Amino acid sequence: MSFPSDAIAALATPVGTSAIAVVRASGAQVPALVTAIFGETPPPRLARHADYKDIAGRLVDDVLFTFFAAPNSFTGEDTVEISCHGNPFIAQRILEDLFARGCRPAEPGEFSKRAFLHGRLDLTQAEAVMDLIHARSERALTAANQQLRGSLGRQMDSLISQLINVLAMVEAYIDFPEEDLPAEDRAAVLRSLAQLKTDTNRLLATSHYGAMLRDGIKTVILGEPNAGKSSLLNRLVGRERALVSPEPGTTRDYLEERVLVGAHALRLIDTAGLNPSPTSLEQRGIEKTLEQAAEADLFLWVIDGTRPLPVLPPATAQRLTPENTLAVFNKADLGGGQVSVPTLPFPTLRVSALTGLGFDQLPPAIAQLADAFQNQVGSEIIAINARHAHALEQARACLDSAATKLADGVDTALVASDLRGTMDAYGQISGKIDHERVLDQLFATFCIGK
Ligand SMILES: Nc1nc2c(c(=O)[nH]1)N(C=O)[C@@H](CNc1ccc(C(=O)N[C@@H](CCC(=O)O)C(=O)O)cc1)CN2
Ligand SMILES: Nc1nc2c(ncn2[C@@H]2O[C@H](COP(=O)(O)OP(=O)(O)OP(=O)(O)O)[C@@H](O)[C@H]2O)c(=O)[nH]1
Ligand SMILES: [Mg+2]
Repeated sequence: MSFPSDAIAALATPVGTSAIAVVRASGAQVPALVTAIFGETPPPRLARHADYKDIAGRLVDDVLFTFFAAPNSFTGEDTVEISCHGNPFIAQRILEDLFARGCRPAEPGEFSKRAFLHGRLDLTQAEAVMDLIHARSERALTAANQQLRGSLGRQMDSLISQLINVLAMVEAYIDFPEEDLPAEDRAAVLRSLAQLKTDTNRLLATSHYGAMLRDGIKTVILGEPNAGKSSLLNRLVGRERALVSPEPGTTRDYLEERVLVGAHALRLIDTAGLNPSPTSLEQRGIEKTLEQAAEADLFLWVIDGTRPLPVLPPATAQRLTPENTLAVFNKADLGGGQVSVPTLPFPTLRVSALTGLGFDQLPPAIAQLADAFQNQVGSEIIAINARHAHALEQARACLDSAATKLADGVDTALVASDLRGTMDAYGQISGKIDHERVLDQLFATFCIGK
C-alpha cells in the first residue's frame, strides 16, 4: 500500500445557496497551506475566525476555519476545514485558490479512501459512510450506523479467526507428507468447515435485506381492475399521484413512488388491474403487473369488498405468503360496513380509500410485515451489500472445495490452498487481512521448537 501525500481539496457540502458551505483539504502540506493563507496554523480543533484572502491578496470572504493535526482527523492526515458563506461562487473561489496554492481536486471518495489507507476505517466502514449519506429510513440509518461502528467487521473477524484455527491444524501436516492427517483431526477440520459454511451462509442470507435497506422494500399493489389500487397508492403517498376513475382499466402501466412507512422505506408500485378477460392493450399491462409481482418483497392485495373474492393468476398466487402479504378489503364505506370479510391466510384490513376509513391501521400493518424482514445477528442488524455477497460466495466455494478434498483424502497441501482462498475472500470484505495477526495466531498453535 502506498501512502498518499499530495494535498487534495474538495467542497464537502452541496453546490447551492445555504447558510454555510465547507471546503476541506487533506495532506501533509496542509499546515504550510494554512499558514500561507491565514498567517499561522492554530492549535488543532480550534475554530478560528479570519478573513480569507486569495493568493493575489484579494478578500474573498469572512470564514471560520479548523485545523486537524495528523493522525487525529477523519483521513488520518493533516486536514483543514474552511466554513465560508453558503454561496457556490464563494466556495468555488476558495477551492480554486486552494488549487492555485498546490492542492489538487479530490477524486470521488478520495477522503474516505485516504481514511482507509491510513487505517482509520476498514472497507466495510468506508462503505457504511456511503450508506449513511444515502440512508432514507430509520432502519437504513440504524444499519449504516452499526456498520460504521464495526458490526460487519466484527463478524468477519470472528470468521477469520475460526478459519485461522483450521488452517493451523491443516498446515501442521503439510511438512510431513508421509503422515496423513489422523482421522480424528480430519473429522474436527470437517466439523469446523461445516460451521464456517453455516456462518458464511447466515451472512449471505442478509444480502436481500441489504438491497431492501438500500433501495427500498419493493411493495406491489395488485388486484382486480377498479378495486381501488390507485386510490390506495394516492392515500399512502399523500397526493394525487396516480389517475383514478370509475372506468376499469384506468392504470395501464405500473408506476412507482417512494414512501416512508414507520421505520421503513418502500418502493410502492401501483399496477394495472388483473382482468381475467383482458383486451389486448390491458393484456400488456397485466404482463407488466405479473413481472413486478414476480420480484416483489411485499404485496398489498387490494380487494373490492363489495364483490366476490377474485382468483389470482397461479404464478402470482404462489408468491403470496402470510409473511409478505396484506389483504386490503377496500370500499368499506359501501354496504353499510356490513360486508363480511372472507377468511384468507394473510393479515387482513378493511379500509376505504375513498373516505380514509381504516387508513390509520394500514401503515402499522405494513410496518409489522417489514419489521420481520430484518436480519439480526446477535443484537445488530447485518445487511451486506453486493460486493460482500460476491466475496462470501467465493469463500463458500473454497470451503466446499476444501471439504470435498479432505473427505476424498486428497493431498493436505491442496486443502490448505483452498483454505487460503477462503481467507483471501473473507479478507476482501474488510480490505485488510492483517497478515501479522494471521501469523501470530497461526504460530501460537504450533509447539515450541517446531
Ligand atoms: N466538520 C465535519 N463534520 C463531520 C465530518 C468531518 O470530517 N468534518 N465527518 C466526516 O466524515 C463525519 C464525522 N466523522 C469523523 C470521524 C473522525 C474524525 C476525527 O477527527 N477523528 C480523530 C479524532 C477522534 C476523536 O476525537 O473522536 C481520530 O479518529 O483520531 C472526525 C470526524 C461527519 N461530520
Ligand atoms: N365507494 C368507494 N369507491 C372507491 C373506493 N376506492 C376507490 N373507489 C372508486 O373506485 C373507482 C376505481 O378506483 P381506482 O383507484 O382507479 O381503482 P384501480 O384499482 O386503480 O383501478 P384500475 O387502475 O382500473 O385497475 C374510482 O371511481 C374510485 O373513486 C372506496 O373505498 N370506496
Ligand atoms: Mg389504477
